[in-house]
Amino acid sequence: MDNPVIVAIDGPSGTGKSSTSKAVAAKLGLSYLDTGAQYRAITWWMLTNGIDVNDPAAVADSAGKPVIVSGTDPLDPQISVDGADATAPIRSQEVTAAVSAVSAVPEVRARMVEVQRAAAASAAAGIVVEGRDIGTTVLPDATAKIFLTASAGVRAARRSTELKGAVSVAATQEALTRRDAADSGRKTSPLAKAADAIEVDTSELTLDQVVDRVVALVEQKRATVR
Ligand SMILES: Nc1ncnc2c1ncn2[C@@H]1O[C@H](COP(=O)(O)OP(=O)(O)O)[C@@H](O)[C@H]1O
Ligand SMILES: Nc1ccn([C@H]2C[C@H](O)[C@@H](COP(=O)(O)OP(=O)(O)O)O2)c(=O)n1
Repeated sequence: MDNPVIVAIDGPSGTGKSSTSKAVAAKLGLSYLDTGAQYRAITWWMLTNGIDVNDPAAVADSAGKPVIVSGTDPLDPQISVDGADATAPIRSQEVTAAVSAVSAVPEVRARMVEVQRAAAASAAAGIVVEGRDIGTTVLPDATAKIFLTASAGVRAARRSTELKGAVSVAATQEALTRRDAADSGRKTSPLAKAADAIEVDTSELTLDQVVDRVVALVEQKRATVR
């Protein structure tokens, strides 16, 4: 049997990581892991348990408490916290506003990285893992590393459409830019392109075009390591 295929997909918010990763995993028969959902889940737990998310010591003290379980089916990605389905509440604006602060805490990252590596190790055929530090830190030996980008305006327009226009494109762009700066500027495993990652600018591409390009890159890499 072929070696498991590990695909790392990183990039800022709204570049198409989740849509692309799910479609690539489904096409290639691989598992799928959304690590952003895990950071959102721990943030949701902190907020619902009254932890001050702006107090890194309080967040660190509680980092080991919630039990976060991620499904790895690209057609039905689910996530639970302490046994309760968290798929919808982790997408709230409140969680989005707090997630960068929580995910900057080293104790939170250490815990999540452990869970992420275990998920990758147990995926028999292989896995597509998306996030911010997958190619640099979580899975530096991945078969293929992709770094998705898109202009800030395009990313904000995509997110605003997703929110059905409830938040203006300008306000969305401001929030995205602020979160990217926090995610790129933190000390522990910031958002960064790995030296050996292939950058794909999705600004002018349809989702199908991005998926086709990433599948081709993975197939190319797989052929060289077989
Ligand atoms: N290439 C693309 N062209 C147009 N819209 C896209 C493209 N890729 C993703 N989208 C849309 O943009 C939004 C954000 O995509 P998502 O996959 O959630 O990005 P990320 O995971 O990087 O934040 C979604 O509504 C998605 O349908
Ligand atoms: N590997 C990762 C994945 C996400 N994070 C943090 C930083 C991000 O702002 C949040 C949320 O990630 P998510 O991918 O859900 O964000 P978007 O849906 O792209 O807006 O989690 C991280 O620090 N490391």
